Amino acid sequence: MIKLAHAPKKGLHGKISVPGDKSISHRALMFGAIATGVTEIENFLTSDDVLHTMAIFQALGVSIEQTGTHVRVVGKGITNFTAPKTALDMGNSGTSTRLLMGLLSRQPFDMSIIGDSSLSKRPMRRVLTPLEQMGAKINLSTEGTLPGIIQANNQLNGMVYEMPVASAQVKSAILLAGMQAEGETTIIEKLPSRDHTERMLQQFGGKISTKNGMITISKQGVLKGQHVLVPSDISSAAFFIVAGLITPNSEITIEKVGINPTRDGVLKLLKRMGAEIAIAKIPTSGEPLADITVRTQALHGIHITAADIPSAVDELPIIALAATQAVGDTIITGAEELRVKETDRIATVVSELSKLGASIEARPDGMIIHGQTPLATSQDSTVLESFGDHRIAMMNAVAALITKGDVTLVGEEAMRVSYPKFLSDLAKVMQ
Ligand SMILES: O=C(O)C1=C[C@@H](OP(=O)(O)O)[C@@H](O)[C@H](O)C1
Ligand SMILES: C=C(OP(=O)(O)O)C(=O)O
Repeated sequence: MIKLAHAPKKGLHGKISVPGDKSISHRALMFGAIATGVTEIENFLTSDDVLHTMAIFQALGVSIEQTGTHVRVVGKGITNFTAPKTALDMGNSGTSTRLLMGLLSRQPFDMSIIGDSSLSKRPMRRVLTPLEQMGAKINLSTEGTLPGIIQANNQLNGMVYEMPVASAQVKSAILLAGMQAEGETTIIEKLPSRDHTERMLQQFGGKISTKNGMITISKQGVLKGQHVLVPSDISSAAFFIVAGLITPNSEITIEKVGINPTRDGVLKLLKRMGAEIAIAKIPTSGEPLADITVRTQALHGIHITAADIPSAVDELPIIALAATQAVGDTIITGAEELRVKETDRIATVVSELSKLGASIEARPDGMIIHGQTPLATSQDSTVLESFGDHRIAMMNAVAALITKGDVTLVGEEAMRVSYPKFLSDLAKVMQ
């Protein structure tokens, strides 16, 4: 529990570097482990979710050394893992669970997979169903959740799969199985989801093709260890971007943020809301990077629809907070995926922001946020809960910046999942 005093008097100022991208850090470990030779990872995210992925590969016999944000993986090749002695613990991480169900679906031994109480409620049948079609043998609970067992299996077959949900985790699970399958695997995506798996496979020397929403992969040859520079995480940067826009008298720059076009929805949506965001691109051979500068600005409400969701899915809680300050209503539809994240993020966004006087209605597939509501607390200190969800914990902390009256955060330790030092980094730009 932590008590936050209200609004910084002189706003937010300065430059900030947020930690490495969570999605890319997971994938760098995975490709490093299945490649041959050494992979060096720079600006690696040392958060709970990614550390669970790391511990899993160590349990499979992969040598991984971490010194701060630098990681060295000695690749084993995908056929040389050793049987783990205990269950593989996915912690709170949907990405670890779903991607590893695909990646580990052709191993010569059984593996138990477990997760924390939030993860054990999240739907895994969305990966189980396509992986079973390919020949994987995986047991889950009757509800299609963890705990489960990835059974020993020596045969996977390619297939054509039309994605029923826009999900990079489902797509990646199928690709990571497809690269070990006989024959071709083709995935048809109605809406593009983040493409970090496809990009990283190519960086490691693999072959994959993407054309008109069809992604095709075949059995891969030997992948070679690489040097991976992880961009700073746009999902973490989003909390500072919105904080800079809505906190009076602010101007901040977030440095070297990943602006992959399948991830930059938060920038596009905030621009549609009227924000001027300066994006200074930084030349690089890997994932695109930019310094992002924002200052306090008036925003207006917009309609966010299904096509907008995949590239901004984790940023919708903080966009909802921005919308409470915008002129007019913001309507979010087609976002039912929010209901199956670490919490039901439609319910938790509405419950926590409503405690501060925001006017938000939950809808089955989104929210209606009525704008221009000053956030205030009538009590001495309003208690905002994270419900164990890191993104809700950080949204609450940013809301406290513009709340009249004190806010007490409960469950703020959930930030460890993606951004352990969020509160101290936020304090650095507060004046
Ligand atoms: O592939 C990934 O790294 C992720 C994909 C998204 O999940 P879905 O694929 O379930 O939408 C996102 O919410 C998650 O934080 C990370
Ligand atoms: C949904 C998230 O992650 P995951 O699915 O990996 O738990 C997130 O980081 O907001």
